[in-house]
Amino acid sequence: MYHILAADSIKEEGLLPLLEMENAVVYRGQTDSGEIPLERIDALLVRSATKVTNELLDRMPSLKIVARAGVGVDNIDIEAATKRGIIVVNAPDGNTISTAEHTFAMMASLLRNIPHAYASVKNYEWKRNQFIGSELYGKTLGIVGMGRIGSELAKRAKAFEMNVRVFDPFLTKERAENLGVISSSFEDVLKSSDIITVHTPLTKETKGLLNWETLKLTKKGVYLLNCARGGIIDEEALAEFIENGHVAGAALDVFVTEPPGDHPLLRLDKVIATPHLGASTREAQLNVATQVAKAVRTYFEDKPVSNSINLPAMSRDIYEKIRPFHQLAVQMGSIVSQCLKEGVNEISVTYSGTVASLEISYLTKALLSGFFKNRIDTSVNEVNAVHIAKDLGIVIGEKVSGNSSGYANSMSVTVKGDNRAFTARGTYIEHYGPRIVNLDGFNIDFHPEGNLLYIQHMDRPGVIGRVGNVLGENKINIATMQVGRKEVGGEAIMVLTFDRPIEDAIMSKLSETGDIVSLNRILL
Ligand SMILES: NC(=O)C1=CN([C@@H]2O[C@H](COP(=O)(O)OP(=O)(O)OC[C@H]3O[C@@H](n4cnc5c(N)ncnc54)[C@H](O)[C@@H]3O)[C@@H](O)[C@H]2O)C=CC1
Ligand SMILES: O=C(O)CCC(=O)C(=O)O
Repeated sequence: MYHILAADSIKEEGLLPLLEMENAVVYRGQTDSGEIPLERIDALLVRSATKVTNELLDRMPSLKIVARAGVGVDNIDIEAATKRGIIVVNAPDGNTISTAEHTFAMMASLLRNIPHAYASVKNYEWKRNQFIGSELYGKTLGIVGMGRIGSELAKRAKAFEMNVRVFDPFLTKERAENLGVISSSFEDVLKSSDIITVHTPLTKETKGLLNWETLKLTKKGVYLLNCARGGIIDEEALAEFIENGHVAGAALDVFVTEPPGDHPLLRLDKVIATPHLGASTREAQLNVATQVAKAVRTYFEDKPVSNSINLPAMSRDIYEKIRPFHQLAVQMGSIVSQCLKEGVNEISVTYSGTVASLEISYLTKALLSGFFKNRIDTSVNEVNAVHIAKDLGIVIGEKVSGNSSGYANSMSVTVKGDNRAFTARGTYIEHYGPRIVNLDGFNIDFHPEGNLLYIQHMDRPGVIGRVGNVLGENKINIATMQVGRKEVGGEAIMVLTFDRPIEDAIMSKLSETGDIVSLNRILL
């Protein structure tokens, strides 16, 4: 049974994909309410109120997925989640239109004094001269951050015949042309805009993007909007620039601390504000709740989850192509881990043939998860495998090669330890499944599954018979057996599969049969 917590008033209707699951129980409430069995929660759905901190994650040891019903994930400690192997997903486009429309409404309200005029009329006043505003028509709107929301806002501004200048380091010339906007430098946007609005995520780079220095570059009488995240416009600097008359007014949907309490900006008449309402429409809330509920369900159904923040994005089609190799990668990681029983310094994976054109970084992560599974206590998956490798000081290599050794596709992994290295090569054969085709330089061909025994021995008459005898005497049925050697009379290998694991006592007997170099049980 999966235990799912929907916090932060996520729209109930959107939770339907989860409520319909027979093997799930959905709790509603806050993580700090004391009423939720946090230690049992497998999936946590949040908006922006819940802060998913390292401490909260410590109290949720069963947590596997955090889903943000919205865009910004700055309320989630992604690093801490990733380290624990917790997948983080968001709903990137469900509230785009709502937020763009809200920003537009804020802009119009600000320039036409609507909140102030409304309050005055409600106070039975009729002061028409006091609320003279400005047209949007012909004004230059500067948009910082031309992603989904910035682009939708630009379209609306164009419809109002505004000039749109934008700054986004990742905006291509072609996209700017398609949107009919002028792509400029940040400085140019600051200097030329009558109204500036920010639509970037809150990151180390964007925190205080508009600050004491950069605000000086703006036009006197500029209007500023922040419907993205508190802190992208430095709040203290903004208050000062409004008070000294440089900034004509500001519209804020977001604050560094929410709710902002008795905030200096709220005492200023030229500031209009809403309580983080950008995404607060029926449509957006249904969209984002449904998107994340579907993502969580998909995850529990063991299917690829789109919109993951800490895993490569993958469509269903791409996942279907990568799926067979994914299983092979996990098995190969596990095989090399069990065959080289010592600390390793380096793990290098080489892809060739058809697999090389797929999302190989995902396969490398899968291989690492297979490698670490039997080595460390922490639960390992594709999300945290690279972190774990880094923490252990293991160097990860990943490359594509033109040499697939005659196979349509091939994955090869070499692990280097303090004393020796070990290599395995695998391939996936259509209608035949995953095969391991080389172990430690020996050509072989076996299906990587179940209870395996990997024996390195001298290529001498009678070795195979003696191994068979020991197993037979101990009533162990050999399911399959493959042999490989490099040269006659040199070293050789056997890979046997069984219906049950081989006990320690039998392993000792096998090691004493003569001409055995090494024995390794492999459990896949
Ligand atoms: N007020 C509200 O209720 C809502 C607020 N938001 C906020 O709006 C932000 C933007 O949302 P979307 O447009 O959906 O995200 P997005 O990811 O589509 O767009 C963000 C854009 O910012 C650009 N960017 C990043 N760093 C930059 C920098 N230093 N300078 C200029 N541009 C930079 C990126 O290239 C990207 O194009 C979100 O991160 C979120 O914090 C989102 C939804 C609702
Ligand atoms: O959940 C909300 O209403 C906040 C939306 C938001 O800020 C976001 O999606 O980034």
